[in-house]
Amino acid sequence: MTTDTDKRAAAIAAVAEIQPGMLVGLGTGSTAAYAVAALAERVRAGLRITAVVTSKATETLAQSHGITVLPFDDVPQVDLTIDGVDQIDPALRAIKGGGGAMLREKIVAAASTRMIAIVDGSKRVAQLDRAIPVEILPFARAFVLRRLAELGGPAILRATRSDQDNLLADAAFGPIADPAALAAELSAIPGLLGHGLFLDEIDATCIADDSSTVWLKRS
Ligand SMILES: O=C[C@H](O)[C@H](O)[C@H](O)COP(=O)(O)O
Repeated sequence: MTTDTDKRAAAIAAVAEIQPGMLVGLGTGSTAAYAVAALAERVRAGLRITAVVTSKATETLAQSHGITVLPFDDVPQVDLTIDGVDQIDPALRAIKGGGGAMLREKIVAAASTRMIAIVDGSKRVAQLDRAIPVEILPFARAFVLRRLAELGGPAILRATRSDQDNLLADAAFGPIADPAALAAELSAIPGLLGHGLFLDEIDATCIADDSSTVWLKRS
């Protein structure tokens, strides 16, 4: 199977978990877009749900499919969120934010009773080692970049901004031996508004790899 076929297969399997009446969190990115399409198909077939979204791009996509999107600022709790990742390890710790949406994604994930990560086999790693996306308040740019470099993660600023009009950068720490310690260091930097380490949010992942779909659940 191609990567796209795998993304679609994982998305369809996760969307099958959605029950009537649920408030569903919709992630961002190419894999999440397959979930939006799969959900739209179920909605057209009569499934009644409401949704919240993690980005303007997903909002546009979901609404174009006729999915009812509620404003998240009115929503204290979400039943099930389905989202992609950039990397995931065997303990269901992930790096997200390749599309720059990790701040909203983490808020929606934290508000969710259950979060499913949908993954093609290429995202599965023994140890997280991708550059970590970070969102930076423009006012704090130079200071935050200095702190990241001091922590061992020199960061490259992206040309694009986040949905909140903040700066985005990717901090290259190399293989991450202690993700929890690094997440705590990142969260403690004033002006760093969000980072792509998702260590506790994901309850289960559906991994599609060359025609077979496997579920891993947090123990
Ligand atoms: O900011 C973007 C999100 O975290 C995406 O879910 C992540 O980058 C995976 O994207 P894709 O499914 O396009 O590989």
